[in-house]
Amino acid sequence: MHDAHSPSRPAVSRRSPGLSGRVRVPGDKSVSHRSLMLGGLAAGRTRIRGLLSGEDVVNTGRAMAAMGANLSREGDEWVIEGTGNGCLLEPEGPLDFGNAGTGCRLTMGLAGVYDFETSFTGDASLTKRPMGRIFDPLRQMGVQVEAAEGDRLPARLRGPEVANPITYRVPMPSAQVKSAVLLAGLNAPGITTVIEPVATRDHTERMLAGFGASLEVETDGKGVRTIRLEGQGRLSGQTIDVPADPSSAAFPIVAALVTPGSDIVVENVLMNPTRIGLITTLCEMGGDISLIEEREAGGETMADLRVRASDLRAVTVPPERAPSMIDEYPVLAVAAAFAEGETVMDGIGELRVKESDRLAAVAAGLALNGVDHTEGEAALAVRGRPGGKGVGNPDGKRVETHLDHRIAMAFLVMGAASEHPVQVDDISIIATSFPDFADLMNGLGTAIEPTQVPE
Ligand SMILES: O=C(O)C1=C[C@@H](OP(=O)(O)O)[C@@H](O)[C@H](O)C1
Ligand SMILES: C=C(OP(=O)(O)O)C(=O)O
Repeated sequence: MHDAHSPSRPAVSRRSPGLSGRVRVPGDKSVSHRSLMLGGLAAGRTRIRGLLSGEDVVNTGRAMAAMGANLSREGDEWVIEGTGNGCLLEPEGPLDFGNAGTGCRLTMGLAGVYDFETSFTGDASLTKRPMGRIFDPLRQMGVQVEAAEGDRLPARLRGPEVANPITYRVPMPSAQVKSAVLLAGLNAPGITTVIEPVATRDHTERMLAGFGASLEVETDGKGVRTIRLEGQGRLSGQTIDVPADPSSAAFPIVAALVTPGSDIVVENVLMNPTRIGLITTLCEMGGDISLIEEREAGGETMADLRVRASDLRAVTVPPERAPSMIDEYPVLAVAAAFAEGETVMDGIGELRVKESDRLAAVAAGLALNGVDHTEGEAALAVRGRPGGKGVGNPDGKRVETHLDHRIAMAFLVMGAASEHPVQVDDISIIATSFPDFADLMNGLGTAIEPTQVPE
């Protein structure tokens, strides 16, 4: 288990002769967090199959248990006895969310408006991330906030006796902010309205409706979404099947596309339209990805994806696509490193406030591994080297991952198709979202191995 005191675990990824086989990546992280939260809040029993067992989600489960939910495991299923609507209990100690922005921010909304005190903390990455984006609407709802300088963690929230339902226009494209306000609205009398100028992942809206909340979503001609939620309604326990996470599937998909000779199937991938920007982009680049067995279950679409090695061409990614692939830019930059021409990604300033400053971390990793690129304030251009000639680091220098799982996984994928090995300084953080990443990838044919920490 990774924690703040875990020693770093460096690793190397060497050129692969090609990936083959079928895999199922872990359950979707966004859906997993939300199913624990709503299951923990609802009246009655929720059963969850396919829940991600990554540390981010484990921390959400612990937080819900600290507020009165009863979680247990029955075979492959997680079973939650919810506290019942409006009945969360005051946690005895601080809620530690480790590395998880989503778990922390959504729980601040869910629990912060209760008439009790909740304290939030996290690891060295999470305590650097901006929390004002959640505190601002919560303050409007009547929550008192005491936080570290710059509205960061650790923070203490105390809700009012009765929370104000608000109308809130989300100032940045963020599903976490939208969701935090909606979850807070569950405990406010009357209608809470969230206006979302740019659509982001809609799992909170879908799942709230599935648990029986009274909620309406309207989209105008310009794509602006207005979500109205009636607070203090009744949520009842549900059965949830969590599909495979498209943000995790992205790693074997890109590895197969860039490594000659590859032919793989990634099973049961969530194909929610607010999450498939990377697949669209890779197809535009000439990636051979076919959807087999597209199907519907639990209000979501899933498909098995067959992916074959392809000669990729550079594209310009439209900025309005960013929310539907926000976590996939690091691995897209790796795909671009093997594509013919210059791939341009713009409108990606939000990458600077993820687990690391992902624009800076990706640019530094590309530089270390011989890939020509330009980093802008909110943009990245990558000039590819088809065939991977000259890519990698012959001196064994390590990419700095800055407690960021996606940086670690993206550069390990790069090593599968590069001329020289690619090394990263720490793979322990990958357990936050994709336990067993290296084993799953090596089962397909990559060569990812631990290396020694120098004395
Ligand atoms: O709502 C969610 O589940 C998430 C929203 C996104 O964050 P932002 O809302 O900060 O863009 C994404 O980066 C994160 O991995 C998961
Ligand atoms: C940004 C991410 O997660 P979070 O914000 O939940 O830490 C991610 O998983 O890429």
